[in-house]
Amino acid sequence: MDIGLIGSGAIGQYLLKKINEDSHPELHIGHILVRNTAKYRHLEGDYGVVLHTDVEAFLASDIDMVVEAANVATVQALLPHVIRKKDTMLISVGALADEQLLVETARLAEAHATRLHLPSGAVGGLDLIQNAKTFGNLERVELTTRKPASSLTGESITEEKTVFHGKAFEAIEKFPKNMNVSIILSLAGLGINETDVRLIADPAIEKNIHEIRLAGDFGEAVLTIKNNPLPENPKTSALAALSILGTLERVPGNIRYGN
Ligand SMILES: NC(=O)C1=CN([C@@H]2O[C@H](COP(=O)(O)OP(=O)(O)OC[C@H]3O[C@@H](n4cnc5c(N)ncnc54)[C@H](O)[C@@H]3O)[C@@H](O)[C@H]2O)C=CC1
Ligand SMILES: O=C([O-])CC(=O)C(=O)O
Repeated sequence: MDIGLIGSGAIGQYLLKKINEDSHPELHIGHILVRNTAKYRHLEGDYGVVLHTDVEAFLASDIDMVVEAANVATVQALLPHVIRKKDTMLISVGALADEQLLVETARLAEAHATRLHLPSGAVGGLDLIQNAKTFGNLERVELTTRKPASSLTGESITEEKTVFHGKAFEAIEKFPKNMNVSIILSLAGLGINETDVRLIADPAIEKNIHEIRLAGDFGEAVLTIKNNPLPENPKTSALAALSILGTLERVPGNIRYGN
């Protein structure tokens, strides 16, 4: 599968290493959309990619799937163009807290016979949440995220501090680089107005820890994911990059596990 990448930061460069440098047998990144070609020129030599600044030229290239690893604002701006032309995978899923964008994207995907893939990012258990909702009444979904204090606040704190407590729609507005997980959980479960979120800056940890609690007719579940951060951007968990790679590998498969 030929991939066009939007965003070449921590996740983008992880994908370039795992796919192009390690010669993945099924996947190849051939084209990258950037804003500043001079800054990323080295990627052409390092990974054999073509850089684009024009989105239409990028979409006209020989790619099967666009993978976004940039930010929420970029998804808001580009998704309606991209989904008209290509199957698309997003990691900045926080953009889909905008219900109009979600509905319009679904409409365009249907009209143009394309697909939108939303990997589970830095969390897991989306199969469980969706099944719990289908089975009957999903009553409650709560997310508590703890990150190293330096990822969330410029203050030097010695004790943990809750920097946000509220619903997912407000969490992503205030923390678009840290709360994409709250939106994928909302989309799978109870929606952005009903998903409870707490974000804690913790000076005693080095991992990004997400605890998901849910309850409904099925019973109750608690999932804790203790994520190693990506060194290039400690706000971002390595699992987010792996979830893109894993989802890309599963796209062509005829056997589906748990979805
Ligand atoms: N769904 C999830 O669970 C997770 C989502 N994320 C999200 O993934 C995204 C990428 O994360 P990182 O790689 O750590 O970020 P990063 O900040 O290291 O890299 C982002 C890159 O995108 C580029 N970029 C920004 N706007 C662009 C545009 N319009 N066109 C082309 N390139 C553009 C930047 O120059 C930068 O190179 C972020 O939005 C982050 O919040 C991160 C972790 C978990
Ligand atoms: O990587 C993480 O642990 C979560 C994150 O940044 C996000 O959801 O935006």
